Amino acid sequence: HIGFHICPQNIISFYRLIQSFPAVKLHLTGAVMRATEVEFDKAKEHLKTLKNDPGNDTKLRIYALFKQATQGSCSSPKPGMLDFVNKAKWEAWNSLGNISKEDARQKYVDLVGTLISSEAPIQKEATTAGDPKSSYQTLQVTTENNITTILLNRPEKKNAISRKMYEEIMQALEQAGKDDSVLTVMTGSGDYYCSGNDLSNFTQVGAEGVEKLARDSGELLTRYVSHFIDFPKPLIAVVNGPAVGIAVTGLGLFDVVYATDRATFHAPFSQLGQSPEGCSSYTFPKMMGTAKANEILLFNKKLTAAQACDLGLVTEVFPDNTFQQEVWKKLRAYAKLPKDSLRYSKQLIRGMEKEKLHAVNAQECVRLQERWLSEECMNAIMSFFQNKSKL
Ligand SMILES: CCC/C=C/C(=O)SCCNC(=O)CCNC(=O)[C@H](O)C(C)(C)COP(=O)([O-])OP(=O)([O-])OC[C@H]1O[C@@H](n2cnc3c(N)ncnc32)[C@H](O)[C@@H]1OP(=O)([O-])[O-]
Repeated sequence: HIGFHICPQNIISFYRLIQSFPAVKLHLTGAVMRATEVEFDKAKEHLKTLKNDPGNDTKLRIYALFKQATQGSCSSPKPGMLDFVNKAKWEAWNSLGNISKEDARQKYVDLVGTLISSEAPIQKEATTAGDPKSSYQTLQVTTENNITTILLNRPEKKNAISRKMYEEIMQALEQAGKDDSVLTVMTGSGDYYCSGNDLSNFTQVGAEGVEKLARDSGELLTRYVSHFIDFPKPLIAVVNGPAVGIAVTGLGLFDVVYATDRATFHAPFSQLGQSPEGCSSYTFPKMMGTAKANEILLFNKKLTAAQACDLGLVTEVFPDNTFQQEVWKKLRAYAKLPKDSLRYSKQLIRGMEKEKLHAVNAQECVRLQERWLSEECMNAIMSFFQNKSKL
């Protein structure tokens, strides 16, 4: 039995403790509450269930309290200057001075309780975002094992990107950029990764005419591509099937691209009377050389996954029957790497090119606004909807 003074801070800790350990009975005697050895053991077990790394300072504090609670005050000699880890541990333990084992035990239980309960709202948020009933209509967004996954979810339209989906992808990227996950993954539901721009976006002409539609589409596309240029942490494409148009060109802005051997990569811009976007007029020639890029961006060459990998557009190709299993195993391992180190490394690599990419994006969108008003483009879209032309 140890002293636990009822002050506002301790009352908060007390409630957190109750929330975290519903099965634990706390012994209250008047104004004094005492943590038992059973509670201490339970806290040890609960600590193992922490999902997020609490950081080095907190880990050192936990270590020190544990040592003090089990062995009493620190009496071992201070480790040498170069023994960084043991020196830091020793200093943390030594800093507790002469506090009693019981006090340390209570502080340990409090600290673990606070850590566990501070994770509760984060997990709830992630579950809500992943709930199919969440606010997204065209996506499913989930966070698990430090990975936020943005699933394009219009399988009946081969995940074609409608206006709503453009907006929702931007929203999901903004959220993923800020959340606690280490990696962000984009993938598709059903047999396609994505069939590119939803061609019906071009048929929704309002009262203000096609010029306004082209201007709005240009503005939407500029914002959309900018979200990929500026995305702050590693972004991975899990290409689960064929990819078309902007779903191919945008891959140059991902950090890693994994593809099933069933995937194909097709950017049929001239066939559609359009021109390249997603910064591909810059990233593709840079990545694969101008001669190879031109076959894809000018002459509509459809690539197999193996060809895309040889050209540097895809990082690795997996057999379709083991694709999901192999890729997710790899990603789960990557997601255990230090979050900030990954984020800053990605930003360094991207930082070299950011300005250039924004300039390319702006130019591509200006050209596309002109293309969308061209007869070549209008004929191609009419032809698709009259079922005369499929890719
Ligand atoms: C803005 C920035 C510039 C961007 C440029 C690009 O991305 S350029 C690249 C632009 N992309 C293209 O040009 C691709 C055009 N799409 C195709 O050529 C073919 O659909 C396919 C080869 C992707 C799949 O052929 P398949 O025989 O396996 O399947 P299916 O045809 O039966 O499709 C099932 C349903 O999905 C529908 N749907 C699919 N994709 C789109 C779409 N993008 N749009 C609208 N709808 C689309 C399709 O109409 C059908 O609807 P329904 O009749 O059930 O109501």
